[in-house]
Amino acid sequence: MESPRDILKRHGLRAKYSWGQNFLGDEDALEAIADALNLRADEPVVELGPGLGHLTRFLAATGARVTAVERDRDMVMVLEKEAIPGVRVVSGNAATVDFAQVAGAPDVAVAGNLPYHLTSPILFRVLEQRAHVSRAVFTLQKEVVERLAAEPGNRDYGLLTVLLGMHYDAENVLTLEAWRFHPPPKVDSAVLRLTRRKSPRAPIIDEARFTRVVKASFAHRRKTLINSIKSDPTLGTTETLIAALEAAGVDPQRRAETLTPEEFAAIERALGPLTPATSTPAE
Ligand SMILES: C[S@@+](CC[C@H](N)C(=O)[O-])C[C@H]1O[C@@H](n2cnc3c(N)ncnc32)[C@H](O)[C@@H]1O
Repeated sequence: MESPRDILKRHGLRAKYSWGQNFLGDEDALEAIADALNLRADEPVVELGPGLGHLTRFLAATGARVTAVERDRDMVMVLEKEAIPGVRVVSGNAATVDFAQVAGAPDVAVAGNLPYHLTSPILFRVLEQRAHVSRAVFTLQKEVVERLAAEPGNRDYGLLTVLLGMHYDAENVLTLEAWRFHPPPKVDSAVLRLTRRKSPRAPIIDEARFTRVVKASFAHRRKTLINSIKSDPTLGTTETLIAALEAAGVDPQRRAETLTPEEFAAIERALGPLTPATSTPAE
């Protein structure tokens, strides 16, 4: 396979820092990433930020139908000229993509090696569109993957770990050292695999309120749970919140990073049915 450096040279281009362009041309790694999705022939897969098309070729080789969404016009031009069989190239923004619409299918697999600053927007996007995303593999900063795959009690455990963990099983499937990329980024990467669960990890009454409970709980990591959670006035008074924590069997003096997703769900349920005052949507 032609190296990223050679493809760039052939098209008279350079990797652009502003687009987070660190290309992966390592065949073993690319094969492992494509394998991690376990694609079926003809299955629709959306690739975010395909760049020069290295991972794209491995995805297409599985027989899956690839829709590649790229924002840099130069990369779109390269992909159109390379015309990889089985691949449709779409000029668009990965952070706002409508997965089902772009792939023309109700349920898709997603792959992406994206600029690190897009990590949270993309993961929140997947959560929002989880009815249409059966699984995903993302190459991200190694620390971020460790955080997302962490268990409660681990210092890496955080907001997105809990929110994603309600609906997806998250695994760290591969470490990719910085030197494997062209040009090498400053930090090592890892590959996160998300597999949608058949049902949420625990029942909740309202998704938006669950998100607010978890956000408020992690808003002040050094504070106790009660002192942190009460920072969101839409969740109720301090007395209501203490009563909800007690009803959920959660000690108000604990810290957010020690709670399981199931315990956050129990707190949300203990807040009771929604009233107009508690039904503000999450941002
Ligand atoms: C880290 S490079 C990876 C390229 C390729 N997937 C690879 O592994 O070699 C990130 C890619 O995402 C593209 N990109 C950056 N921002 C984007 C956005 N908002 N939407 C879609 N693609 C984007 C960049 O132009 C670049 O091609």
